[in-house]
Amino acid sequence: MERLRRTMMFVPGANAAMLRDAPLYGADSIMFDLEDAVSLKEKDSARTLVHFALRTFDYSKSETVVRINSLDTVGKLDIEAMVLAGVDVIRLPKTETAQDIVDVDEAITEVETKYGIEIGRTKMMAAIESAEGVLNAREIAKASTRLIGIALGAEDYVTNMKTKRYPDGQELFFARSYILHSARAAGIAAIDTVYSDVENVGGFAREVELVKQLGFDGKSVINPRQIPIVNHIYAPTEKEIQHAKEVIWAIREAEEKGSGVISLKGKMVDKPIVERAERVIALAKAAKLISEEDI
Ligand SMILES: CC(=O)SCCNC(=O)CCNC(=O)[C@H](O)C(C)(C)COP(=O)(O)OP(=O)(O)OC[C@H]1O[C@@H](n2cnc3c(N)ncnc32)[C@H](O)[C@@H]1OP(=O)(O)O
Ligand SMILES: O=C([O-])CC(=O)C(=O)O
Ligand SMILES: [Mg+2]
Repeated sequence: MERLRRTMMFVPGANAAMLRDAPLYGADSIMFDLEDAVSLKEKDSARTLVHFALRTFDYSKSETVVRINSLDTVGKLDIEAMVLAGVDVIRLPKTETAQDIVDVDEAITEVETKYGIEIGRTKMMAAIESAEGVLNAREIAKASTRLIGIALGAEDYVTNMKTKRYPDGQELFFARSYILHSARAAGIAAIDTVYSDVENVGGFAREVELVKQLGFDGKSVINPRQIPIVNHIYAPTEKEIQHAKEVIWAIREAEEKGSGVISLKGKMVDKPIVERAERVIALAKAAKLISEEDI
């Protein structure tokens, strides 16, 4: 079953208390930051802190991700420390080209080789945060077999586009759509950007509704209070769960009779409809609305 990534929570790498408490909030992925949430003065200490946090605390209920610095600054040091600590995913920020991904992939391979770690164990994701990055998203998404997803970084993106973020998100429509199509064409996840106004619960919820409707797997979040809001919006309704179960029962019955298509209450059920039903069930299980054994 595909891993759910409804929430990826940024945790500033220099904040020891937040590193310790991060697993308490139930984020699907915990994303330790060594880049923009860490000042230049703290780059080395944050790297050491996150390395020891990964080796010390129990993050096993979440996927672990580290946002590294670019390779032309301290990125190589970040990669070595994080791969050695066993992080699941390295996130490259401000990805502009497929070559950026190839370079990070090679740097990871070097470290895995050096320490006898299985080549390919460390996964990657790319954040796209500029016009150049968006236009190259299609190639970026296919640049490495390590890639599990691509994400929009809208704060940097709107700065590059000489605009700002508006409540309706119109300024992000092209970037979101293109990133999403690039991810889907490559068969990897698409993660939407952060919503910085933590106090604006209504605005955040509207944005989550929008990106769910578009098809994003989930959203980067910056505060634990945003996690239950995303989980609630991504959770299927009782009616959706019941329908999904009926679809799966119906197709099982059809398959027993040697057919791939069946009619359910007058509506055709075939492969894409079954795939959607399976995702509804996975989301329902993640939201603990049904048990693992239910269906
Ligand atoms: C554009 C970009 O690059 S975005 C990505 C980089 N930015 C970040 O990583 C920022 C991450 N978020 C944060 O630092 C904080 O949430 C802030 C600064 C936005 C708000 O901080 P606060 O006002 O302290 O938030 P709040 O009062 O809701 O915190 C409640 C509790 O959650 C903890 N908490 C808040 N945010 C986080 C987080 N991201 N990770 C882990 N714990 C957190 C706080 O430490 C606090 O714990 P406590 O009750 O034990 O003291
Ligand atoms: O990746 C994100 O969502 C956060 C970020 O760096 C940006 O918005 O520039
Ligand atoms: Mg950014």
